[in-house]
Amino acid sequence: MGGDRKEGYLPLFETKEAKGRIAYRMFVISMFVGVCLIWAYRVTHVPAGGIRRWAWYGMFGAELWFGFYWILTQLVRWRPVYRYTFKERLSQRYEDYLPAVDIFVCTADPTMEPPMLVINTVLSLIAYDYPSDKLAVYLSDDGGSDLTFYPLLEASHFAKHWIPFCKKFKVDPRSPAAYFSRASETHDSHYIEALSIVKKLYEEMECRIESVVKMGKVFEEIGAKHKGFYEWNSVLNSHNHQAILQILIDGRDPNALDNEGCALPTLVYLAREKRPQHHHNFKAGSLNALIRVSSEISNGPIILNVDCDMYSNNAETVRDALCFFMDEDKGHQIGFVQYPQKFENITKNDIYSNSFRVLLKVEFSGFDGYGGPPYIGTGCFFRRESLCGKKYGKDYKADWKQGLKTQGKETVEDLEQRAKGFASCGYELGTQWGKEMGLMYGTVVEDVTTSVAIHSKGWKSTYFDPPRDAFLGLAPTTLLQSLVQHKRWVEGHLHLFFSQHCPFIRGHGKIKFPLKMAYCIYNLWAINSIPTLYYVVIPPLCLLHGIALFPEITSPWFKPFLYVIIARYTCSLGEFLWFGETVKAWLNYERIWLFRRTSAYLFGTIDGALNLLGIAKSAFTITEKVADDELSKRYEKEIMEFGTTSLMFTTLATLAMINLLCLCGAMKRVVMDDGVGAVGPLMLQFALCGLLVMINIPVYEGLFLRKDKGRMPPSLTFTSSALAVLACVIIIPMH
Ligand SMILES: O=c1ccn([C@@H]2O[C@H](COP(=O)(O)OP(=O)(O)O[C@H]3O[C@H](CO)[C@@H](O)[C@H](O)[C@H]3O)[C@@H](O)[C@H]2O)c(=O)[nH]1
Ligand SMILES: [Mn+2]
Repeated sequence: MGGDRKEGYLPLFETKEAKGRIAYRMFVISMFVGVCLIWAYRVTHVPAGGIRRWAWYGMFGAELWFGFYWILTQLVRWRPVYRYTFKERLSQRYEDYLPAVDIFVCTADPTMEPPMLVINTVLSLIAYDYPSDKLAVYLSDDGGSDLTFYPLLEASHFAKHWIPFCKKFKVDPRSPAAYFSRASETHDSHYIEALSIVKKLYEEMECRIESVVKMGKVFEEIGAKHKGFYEWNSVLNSHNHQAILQILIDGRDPNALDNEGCALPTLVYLAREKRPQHHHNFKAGSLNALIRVSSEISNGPIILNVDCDMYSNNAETVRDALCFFMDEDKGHQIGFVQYPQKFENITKNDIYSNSFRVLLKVEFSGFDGYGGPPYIGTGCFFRRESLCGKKYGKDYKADWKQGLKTQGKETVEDLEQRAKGFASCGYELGTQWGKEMGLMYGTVVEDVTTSVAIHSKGWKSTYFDPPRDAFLGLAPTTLLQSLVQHKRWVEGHLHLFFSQHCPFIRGHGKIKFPLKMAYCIYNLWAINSIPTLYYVVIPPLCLLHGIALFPEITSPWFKPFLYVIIARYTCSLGEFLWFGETVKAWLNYERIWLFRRTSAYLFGTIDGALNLLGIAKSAFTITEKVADDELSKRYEKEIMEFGTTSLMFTTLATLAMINLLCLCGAMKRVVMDDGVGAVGPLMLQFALCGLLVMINIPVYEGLFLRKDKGRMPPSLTFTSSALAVLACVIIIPMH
């Protein structure tokens, strides 16, 4: 080490390459040979004519895509790296010079994102194990609601008890709700006493907040207690109001102390100005307002962004992140540090496969080997400069002292008044905000689009997955919510790929080729819908009508198919088991993968195309973060939730019915007419169709067997059956 390191310091972080790569690469090559043989088979065996010929071309197209997409996913598996930090070294060298850190939390709707959830997140962050005078927490409220402002005001009082309690007893997690729900019994009497006091205060606060939330308005006697509430006299609704900025705790104020006399972090409430005639650009707009407002108030050189449901689960996270930014040798070029998105509410077998645990572990570590993972909207630390659109240059040097000077003698009211101007609708007109600066506009995946922009300015990023999870959030708890979320993502990614932000256009000379390819894995998610749809409809229909599309079981060409199928699934199962998941979780993953591709991705492709053609505009549909009791119970029991009508469900149910009908019909034909000899050429189609029927079992249950509220609505049973019958007979005239 030492020799080539500047200033002879020991590094603050280290990077290790994954082991066993040689064996893995050999395997990938063997699989590649198999894929090529499949392609060769399709090219050399084109049927003479008729419908079979067209079906054949389609199969070839689908297999070309699958092969290409598989190559993309293998590129990120080629050279994964893992990071480790040395926080003691950071403390030894920099404890007195730590930079100021600004934390941004976004919320948008007090009913979908309950205020108690939001303030628990805020409290967990404000209590970080970090010098209080260097922390500032900002809550952006796109709901512009006093039902969020009031809880935050309450939280600012409760913080005076909560922060010293956390620091004294080194508790973790520092979200009160999460901590109380799992606090351990074994501690001294001091602790027990302190715990019961702080818990009582919390419960009283919760009670007050819940009663206000239930009423749907802030009581007059509360409203009189803080000047901030007067602002709501002129709020028309959440889409039409002036900017509201309230500094609830002013870190510069020498009297802002906790109940043990220590300084408190700054706490700010912001609802940016909204007017119907101005597009607000969703979360990107609110983050950009926060970037500007915070630069007037605390101006920390490091910015952390989290969603309102992502509480801190690890009090040392800021220090971990700083090990990357402050490393004397490799730190300068790091524009952001992304933590994995982890969830608190994932059931044992992760029925909707929302956790992304394996995907993040495998693919993001692979991104990291090529220059860094994308920003995924939450759990990400930025260098302020990289977020503000500054280019990285060789002579760049961070100014860690920025934001630490105490700003003049301006009163808090004057400061609020001045900073508010940066959150007005008109501020961005004619500026580069949303184009070159801050979060990017015109997309529903502002996060990934912004990371392409940052990477293309020469910055790198780092992926860090600490042993103790840094943040925990809430994953969707119904199938539809999960599909809607995915639809937003794939649509946004597709749009990104065909926009000027495409990594192949923007990243010239700055983003390495493999990283561009890695971005494509997600950018092209949506496209998978088309070949998948083809594969789950055409081979089963052809099976029904006795049209063979795969090699016969005795043919040598059967082997590459068999090998690729087995290798592909063994490998994916292996990844799951390697990272400690259950076999059932893997099965759920494969099922959801199919469901997503044939519904969410399909509609994402359609809407993405309409958006590109300028016919429709995409909107950011917020993910629900509350569920009623009955629904939660089914989720806990891992029973798939349908319950409403939706075009996505109609599609899923129709496809499931087609496969069921085709399988039954084909079996009947083999048994009654053609005899077992007819199975040979149709073997793989039987297997595929049988597999699809097995995967769809929860759909059949929802259609025909279940009686609970989460079943498929009866109207859907009818429509999907009718459509499936239609599909099965319609092909006959063409035959
Ligand atoms: O107009 C809006 C819409 C959303 N949000 C906030 O954005 C966050 C993310 O919204 P959510 O509905 O929970 O999104 P997810 O489905 O979890 O979306 C993921 O993907 C998004 C991009 O599509 C990212 O922005 C998110 O950070 C990431 O968690 C939440 O805190 C919202 O309050 C706003 O501030 N303003
Ligand atoms: Mn979310």
